Amino acid sequence: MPDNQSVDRLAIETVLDSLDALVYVADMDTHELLFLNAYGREKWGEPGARKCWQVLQKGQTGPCAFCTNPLLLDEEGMPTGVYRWEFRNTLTGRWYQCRDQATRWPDGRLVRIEIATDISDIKDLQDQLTQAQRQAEQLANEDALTGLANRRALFALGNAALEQARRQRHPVALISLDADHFKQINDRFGHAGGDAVLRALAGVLKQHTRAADVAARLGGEEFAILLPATGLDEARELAERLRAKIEALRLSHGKETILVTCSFGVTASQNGEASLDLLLNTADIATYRAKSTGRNRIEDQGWVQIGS
Ligand SMILES: Nc1nc2c(ncn2[C@@H]2O[C@H](COP(=O)(O)OP(=O)(O)OP(=O)(O)O)[C@@H](O)[C@H]2O)c(=O)[nH]1
Repeated sequence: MPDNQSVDRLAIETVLDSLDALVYVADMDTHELLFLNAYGREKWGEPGARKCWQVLQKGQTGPCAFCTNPLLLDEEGMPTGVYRWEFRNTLTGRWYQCRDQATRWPDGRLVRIEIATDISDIKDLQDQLTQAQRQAEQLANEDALTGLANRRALFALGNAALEQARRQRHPVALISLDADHFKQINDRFGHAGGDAVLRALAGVLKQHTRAADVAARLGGEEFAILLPATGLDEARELAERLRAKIEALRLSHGKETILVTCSFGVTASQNGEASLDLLLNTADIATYRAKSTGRNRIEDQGWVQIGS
């Protein structure tokens, strides 16, 4: 007949073995594993006379660098209470929420008790949500076809750039560009051919703009580039470079080669005092003039005059 103490111990172990969580006890000094419940034995194997880091972790040659023992005792070596943390186990690769605590074992030595619950499914869900959120943010600000900023992002980034220009009294320039006879490109090479042209145009813009510039696709075959700390002459020079690069593009489409040109409008604002709407409208007027005077050219609308 087992004595009362043994019955109590067996009863407690039966309860611990029925838990759907890891429970283990390790000597805080020697790291010897004193108890591992059935969940732990099933996932990590029989402990034998091994130490916690030998049983529960992979490739350890000594106590783990992430061992929470130092956090469980105060300066006098007294238990500080419960410490909760999340950890990805090096053997199972699964995420656990751990509840660690130092306490006195019946024989008087200090032990650490850890109860660890598998939270991998929750973590996966969290990761998926974070990724979906990131994608949604990207979709909200990026033109899906070209990867350039969309109109919404141009306004958000552009207004911030204009505000900074006002504070720092820098000029801001804007170039607008519109592909010439794009309908004919679509008609001749199909929508896929037209899309390839739009992506190639975006590639030229990305390649020839600085990190601080905002190159955006406003819709259809219409683009704009906002250039912080840039005056009219510099913007015009950049537009000329872009015009020449675009004219020189040779896009293979099956057995054919697609050629494309763009018409450009340029304007700028002293000290960023014009609104983005005004800059865009002013550049559009210049682009329209470039279209009506032969296309594949740049028209300059000068500095935006406020209040004129
Ligand atoms: N492939 C493709 N075509 C588009 C897209 N968005 C708009 N378009 C086409 O772009 C063409 C624009 O044509 P128009 O506005 O007449 O201008 P255009 O032919 O470029 O003539 P100009 O601007 O006067 O030189 C239309 O045929 C639209 O269907 C798109 O995302 N992909």
